[in-house]
Amino acid sequence: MIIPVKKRIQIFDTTLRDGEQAPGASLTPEQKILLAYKLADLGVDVMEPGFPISSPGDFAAVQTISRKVRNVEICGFARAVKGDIDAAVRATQDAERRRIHLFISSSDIHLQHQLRMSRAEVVAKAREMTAYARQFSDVVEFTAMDAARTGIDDLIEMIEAVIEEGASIINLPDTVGYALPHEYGEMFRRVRLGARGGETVSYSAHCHNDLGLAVANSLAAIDGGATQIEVTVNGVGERTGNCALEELVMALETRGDAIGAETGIVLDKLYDTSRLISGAMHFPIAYNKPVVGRNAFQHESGIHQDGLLKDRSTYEIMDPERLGIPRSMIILGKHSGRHALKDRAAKYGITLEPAELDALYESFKETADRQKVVSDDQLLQMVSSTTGQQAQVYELGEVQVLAGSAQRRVAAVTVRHLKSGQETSHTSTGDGPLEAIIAAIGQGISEDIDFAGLELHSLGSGENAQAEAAVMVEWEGLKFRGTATHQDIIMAAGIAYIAACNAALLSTQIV
Ligand SMILES: CC(=O)SCCNC(=O)CCNC(=O)[C@H](O)C(C)(C)COP(=O)(O)OP(=O)(O)OC[C@H]1O[C@@H](n2cnc3c(N)ncnc32)[C@H](O)[C@@H]1OP(=O)(O)O
Ligand SMILES: CC(C)C(=O)C(=O)O
Repeated sequence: MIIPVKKRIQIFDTTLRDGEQAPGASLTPEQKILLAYKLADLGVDVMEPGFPISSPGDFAAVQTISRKVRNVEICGFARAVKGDIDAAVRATQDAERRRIHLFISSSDIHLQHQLRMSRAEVVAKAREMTAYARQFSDVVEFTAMDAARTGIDDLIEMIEAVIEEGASIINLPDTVGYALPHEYGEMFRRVRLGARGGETVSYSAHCHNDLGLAVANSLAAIDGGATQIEVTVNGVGERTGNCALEELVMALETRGDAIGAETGIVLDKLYDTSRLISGAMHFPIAYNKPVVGRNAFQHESGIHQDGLLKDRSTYEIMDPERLGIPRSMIILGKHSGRHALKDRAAKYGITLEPAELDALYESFKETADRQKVVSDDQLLQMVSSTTGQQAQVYELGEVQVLAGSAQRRVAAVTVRHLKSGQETSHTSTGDGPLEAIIAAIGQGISEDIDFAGLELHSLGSGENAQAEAAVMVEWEGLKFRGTATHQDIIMAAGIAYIAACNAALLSTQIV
């Protein structure tokens, strides 16, 4: 069998430049430096860490990243202005590999209303500044800003000029997210085949997501001959953002058979990088965001859950573990069925007879009808009340937390060991009330279980909104998860912590 060779797509990451242009996403130079290391570890081929002329902080960030971050090409971004190019050249001069990325607009709209220059003037400027940048760098990428809204002959005229002056990478962006995939792919084909010297350079796509087409357009560009795609992690960027790195990479990974292209991205670092960027920019990731969203690999519907439990491929096209995403496939809610309940109970070491399962199912549906999701803690209580089987090792008893303006928060709890009937009291302090309660509960768990993380979400809004907590613990090299919902955020976290400890202890049949 002949395995066709896939085209290697260069991933050009502009999270720290175009991504950072999203209102409210600004990063400090220190944050940029830390994230640049992570992006290099992720395996991006080229990185645009900022716009050196735009501020002293951005200049310093690009300069430090150029000096310190290895195994990646660093790009200095510049308008077709000598001062911008000089700043980009200076900021990137110590990079292991560097390129200067120069841009000027090509569309009538931009020429008339923004630059207020004639086409002849703009082409002359593009030519002059490309030649200027080439004196300092062997690699010059030229961007015709708003290329997707530019007449094809005008675009070809500009691209021919900069190729003549030595630009070797031609970026044809859809600056305002206006293009349709077939139009965008065709633009690449026409420039590549129509421009003098068009086949001697490589092509890059840079798509915005105003119509939700950034990834589709990037794929169309690959079909049209582009070998570099400009992306941002989580798709952050101007307005509705750029082509999302993780979405493009997973489209190529999952449908490489049909597309015939691949990237060098280290897949199991995708999720962590996504969360890091989201945290640093304070940009939450939508639950339904492809690849890295909370719901990307979670299922609440009984029919889907049944299929997944029989074989994951029934309803999932990607493997979350390959992307570094902790698996928590089944969420229990009013759409769930018996297969999911039975499976979740089994995770806690409980075997249910058919009649017991029916009884549990009935009680479960009554509760689930009133709630967004049913937590493990609630399910285990239902198992106890409907079947008489004790499904918990520990139970949280009394809780009191003192929070306020005083420096340390104090939590006092009682923890019951259900088998022995022993109840113990514990007090602890923390910088916040959550830290205090987690520490106090930890004292009540005899086994050496490590607290490994907490996620909190609000379920609904208004007075009756509930907090959903998910706590991860580690025990004997394995990770376990417990969930809880409660109107009180502190209680939700505490109960979820106990549920996670119960999951650890019961799933290995220790008690
Ligand atoms: C599609 C994109 O993402 S493009 C990148 C957008 N990113 C940013 O703008 C972020 C960083 N920007 C900045 O810090 C500032 O805008 C700076 C430092 C670049 C420029 O600041 P200022 O000199 O005060 O100019 P200001 O931003 O108000 O206006 C932009 C000027 O650049 C001109 N300009 C815009 N693009 C280009 C270009 N590619 N080449 C040459 N000139 C350009 C505009 O016509 C305008 O010129 P004018 O003053 O003669 O009217
Ligand atoms: C200037 C280019 C690279 C850009 O950011 C855009 O067109 O959106």
